[in-house]
Amino acid sequence: MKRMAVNDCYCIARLRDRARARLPSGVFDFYDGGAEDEITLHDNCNAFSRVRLLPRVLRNVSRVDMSTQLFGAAMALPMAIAPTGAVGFGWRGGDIALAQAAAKHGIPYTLSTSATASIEEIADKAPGRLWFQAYILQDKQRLQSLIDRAKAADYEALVITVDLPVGGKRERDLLNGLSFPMKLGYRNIGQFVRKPGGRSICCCTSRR
Ligand SMILES: Cc1cc2nc3c(=O)[nH]c(=O)nc-3n(C[C@H](O)[C@H](O)[C@H](O)COP(=O)(O)O)c2cc1C
Repeated sequence: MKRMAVNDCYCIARLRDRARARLPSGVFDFYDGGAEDEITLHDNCNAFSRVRLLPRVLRNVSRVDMSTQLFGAAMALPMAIAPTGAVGFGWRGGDIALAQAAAKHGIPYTLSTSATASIEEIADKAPGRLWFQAYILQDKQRLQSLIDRAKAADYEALVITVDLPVGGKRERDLLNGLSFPMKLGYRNIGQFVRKPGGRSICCCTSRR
């Protein structure tokens, strides 16, 4: 079979095709899917497709500078990486690679509570502007200990996720037998066996 190159992906649709071909279907569905008939997911995609760039012509573009300030510190671009859980299920070391790319390009990276790398590992391997995402956990002691660890590792901001008092009814995940935090069970283990990759099956913010 001809090996597909990932670096010839010039648009999200192509990247998505590549991911669908390479990943276990349950993992692909987790990244790609949404909740409740995916109506909001489609609405969001449609909303983005209506966004247009406003061309400003006849300007001096000999030096383009998109840098800005946020929370009193400089960033090279007006964007940050949002928290994404389970990245390591798609690519071993994916969280670290993302955090390193963010540091290299001078933008903040947000580590998810559901990440597949630990708070300390990211701080050690990708020193840059780090933010830590936390859920409002029922276990307040665990929440405090995560926040303390992030603080001790020099994360500069806390990102609180407030829209998850209960998990969404993600129908693809239910069909695939996936729960979150993602666990391997009898319904999904076959996909990992059929498409073994470099997935790191480990949890998140636990110390390693
Ligand atoms: C695969 C995936 C995993 C995500 N994991 C988390 C997470 O662990 N914590 C969190 O607060 N948000 C998580 N999000 C939400 C994103 O951080 C972001 O808020 C959301 O995708 C909306 O931004 P977008 O329109 O750029 O996708 C996740 C989103 C996706 C698609």
